[in-house]
Amino acid sequence: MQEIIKVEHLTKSYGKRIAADNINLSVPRGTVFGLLGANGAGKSTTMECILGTKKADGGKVSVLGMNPLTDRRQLFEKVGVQFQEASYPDKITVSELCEVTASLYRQTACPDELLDRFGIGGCKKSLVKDLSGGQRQRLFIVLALIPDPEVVFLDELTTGLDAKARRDVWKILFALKEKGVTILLTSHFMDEVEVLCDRICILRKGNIVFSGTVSEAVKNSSCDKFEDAYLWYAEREEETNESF
Ligand SMILES: Nc1ncnc2c1ncn2[C@@H]1O[C@H](COP(=O)(O)OP(=O)(O)OP(=O)(O)O)[C@@H](O)[C@H]1O
Repeated sequence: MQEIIKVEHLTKSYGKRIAADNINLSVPRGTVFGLLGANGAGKSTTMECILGTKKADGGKVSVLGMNPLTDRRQLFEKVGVQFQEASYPDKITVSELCEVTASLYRQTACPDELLDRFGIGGCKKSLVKDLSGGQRQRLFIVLALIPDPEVVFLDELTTGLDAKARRDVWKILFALKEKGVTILLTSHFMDEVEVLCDRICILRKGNIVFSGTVSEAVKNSSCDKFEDAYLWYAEREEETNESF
């Protein structure tokens, strides 16, 4: 199976704080990979170093066989990105933001179709700033899919969405996966991770403390449920400290 994302010995520090410490991971085509960990564990930093929007201090990253720092323009056409926060002009409408985004790429998916699939087709004329949190979140996923990407990066995918909208997003991701799209996501919802992710890695203070499938995570822990197992890996040290 073709490796779409490969990360070897990635490190990144902010001053003395090590945010990513010797990260190794590999994501085959058409699979969903979950980057997990508590707040501040290093997920966004790792994702941004993979994308080349942050420069790593050390290590090697390849996406679709390209170097995200030196092949930025070529990669840009094939990669969709949804960040936790995005900036946009104050007076821009949903359809204008979609048009502006589409104009950045040579080939695109149909923005109107995407807006309909995500249940926000009726908001095309609304100002982005007037959308509800959940509608805005859906719009940012739509923007990530406008380049009709081969790889999608989704940071905190369904934060702010209601239960129905989360399920709808899951269905869309399954359809993308069927098409061979590769997805790297971060999420704080373990039910979502269980449903969507083929493989995961759990970060704690910038280090990978588990790498494998959800069922391997449960099997190798002392827990029966994945959410408990996740907490066991992600929070173990803190719990030990608290008991002192
Ligand atoms: N620009 C920055 N300057 C200094 N420190 C930073 C910067 N960005 C992140 N950090 C620190 O690096 C560590 C990792 O942060 P990062 O945002 O990658 O974590 P995260 O796992 O994505 O967290 P969250 O779940 O809260 O989004 C944290 O301790 C954070 O405070």
